[in-house]
Amino acid sequence: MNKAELFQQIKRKSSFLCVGLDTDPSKIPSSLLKLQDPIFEFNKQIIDATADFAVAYKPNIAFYEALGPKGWESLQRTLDYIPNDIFTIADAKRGDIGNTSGLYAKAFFETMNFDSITVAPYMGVDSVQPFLEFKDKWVILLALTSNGGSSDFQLIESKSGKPLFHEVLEKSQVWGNADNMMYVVGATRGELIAEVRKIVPDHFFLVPGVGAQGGSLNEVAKYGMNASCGLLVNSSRGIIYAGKGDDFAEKARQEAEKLQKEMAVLLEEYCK
Ligand SMILES: O=c1ccn([C@@H]2O[C@H](COP(=O)(O)O)[C@@H](O)[C@H]2O)c(=O)[nH]1
Repeated sequence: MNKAELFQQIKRKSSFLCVGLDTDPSKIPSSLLKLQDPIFEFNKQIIDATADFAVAYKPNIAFYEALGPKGWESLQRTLDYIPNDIFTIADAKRGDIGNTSGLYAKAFFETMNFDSITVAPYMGVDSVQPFLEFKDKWVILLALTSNGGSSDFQLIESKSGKPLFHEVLEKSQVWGNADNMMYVVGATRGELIAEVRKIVPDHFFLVPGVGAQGGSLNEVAKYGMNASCGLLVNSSRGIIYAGKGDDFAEKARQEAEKLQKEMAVLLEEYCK
């Protein structure tokens, strides 16, 4: 999916919501467990319930690969079920020496046909470039993550005197561009989001951390939005586990709609 198509979705739905499919067999209703593919059945109902409000879905690959071959099958079925006009993100956090990255790219972009993949920048340009060679696909580079441990490396001062995440943003801008690269920026980072936006004014941010991690949607919009929105805000547990029983899909729909309504107001306020 290209940028124009993504913008179109955001405009049409007045939403920049990404629903995270972090589907854990220990958290899904027991009534689904007797079915042949409980993970897919759960995802299918979540997708049916939230597709009116979501512009992206983000399966976190760990939840699927932990289940072995069956997990990969559930993932493929889920991906095939997501409507074509909704952006898909493989949250896989890959990146390795060039030939290996090339095969990760082939796995997620060709074999599985995701629109985008999260990539760790730590191994540098030759570990990221193979992903960028795929047309109309996106690299979502980890820049400033939402977890507490992000300060271990991302916030330390580099040789230039700037925090390491600044270096990542500045260097990587010449690897790709705002049409094939986005950045992960955690909703929990408050005003630092504004620093990121200053360095990369035009790129989309994928923003995890709203919902279960306590990040504020209003702050994300205030510091991170640009004139054409430029945000995909993810919530996983806050939506998919909003209900614990057989009403999980209805509860997920309510939660997604609530976020979409807040997003519609923020879009009006910040990107006319
Ligand atoms: O900095 C990061 C990068 C990725 N994630 C992922 O996003 C979701 C968040 O899930 P919630 O349940 O909404 O907290 C999850 O898949 C993480 O692995 C992140 O949280 N922070």
